[in-house]
Amino acid sequence: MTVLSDQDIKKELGINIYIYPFKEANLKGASYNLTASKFAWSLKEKSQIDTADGKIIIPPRDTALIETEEVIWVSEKISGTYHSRVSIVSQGIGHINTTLDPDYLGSSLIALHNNTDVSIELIVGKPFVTLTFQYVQIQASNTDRNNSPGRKDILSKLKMQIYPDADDWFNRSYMGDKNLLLDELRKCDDYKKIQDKRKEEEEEQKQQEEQQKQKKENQFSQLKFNVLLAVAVVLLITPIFFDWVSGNLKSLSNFFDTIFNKIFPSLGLIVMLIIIDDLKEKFLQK
Ligand SMILES: O=c1ccn([C@H]2C[C@H](O)[C@@H](COP(=O)(O)OP(=O)(O)OP(=O)(O)O)O2)c(=O)[nH]1
Repeated sequence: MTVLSDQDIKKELGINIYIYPFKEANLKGASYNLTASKFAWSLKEKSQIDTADGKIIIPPRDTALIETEEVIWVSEKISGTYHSRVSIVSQGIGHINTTLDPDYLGSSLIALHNNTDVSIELIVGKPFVTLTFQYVQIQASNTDRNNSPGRKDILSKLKMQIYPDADDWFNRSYMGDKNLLLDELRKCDDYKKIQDKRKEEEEEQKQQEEQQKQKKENQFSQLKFNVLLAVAVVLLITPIFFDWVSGNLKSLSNFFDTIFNKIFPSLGLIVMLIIIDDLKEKFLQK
């Protein structure tokens, strides 16, 4: 089990992890902070908490069920765990220790219990729970496609009163369609920045590969030139050497005979070989 770092999460964003809305400020060293939406319910009252003033008040000894603003999807290769934030539990809120299953799609319903005798206030839009991601060893086969997005099934089971604005919120098209969720993620400025950086890195990598290829080609051309030069020298010297040894180079005309009849054909052959080789390379490049 490997916990994903911020770099890993960025790498997987838009591939194995979708988070919408995505804000880089909520990305921590090895986790992502989820923020409170304006939709919350009181377990005791069985009713939606009034958050019109931008606050979620959790009454003493009550449990609030709060929807995260973020809608997420993770593939079969990823699971996760929800954790408390110390700034929240230190006020007397109970710990969060729940799991995100592979292939879950939707917002998250987070239960916060107020263990104190006073009301505790959360701010809508502020981070209130942390999600860590892990790679699973072998792709999961038992995935989470049965739970309804945002765990509306739990709210229904608990007979919570759900107002029409919350209903509309649950019914947003991308809550139940990961392709539409990806479309939304692509509109996020912070995700666009990540994509731009990815493109830059890909371009850099391509350039490096091109330079490496060019370097290898140059090295090969140099080697080819050296080999051909060595062959040419051997072909030039050999007839002169043998004619000299056998005494055929006695006169100047014999010397020119050797050049015209033995060396020039050899040189011609080499030039032809070079031309054929170049033509072959040009043909292969096409
Ligand atoms: O605090 C949490 C934890 C999980 N989830 C989502 C993501 C997860 O993939 C899904 C199922 O989580 P879990 O297995 O804990 O839910 P359950 O309802 O207890 O079990 P089951 O999946 O068998 O329905 O619910 C939440 O919304 N809130």
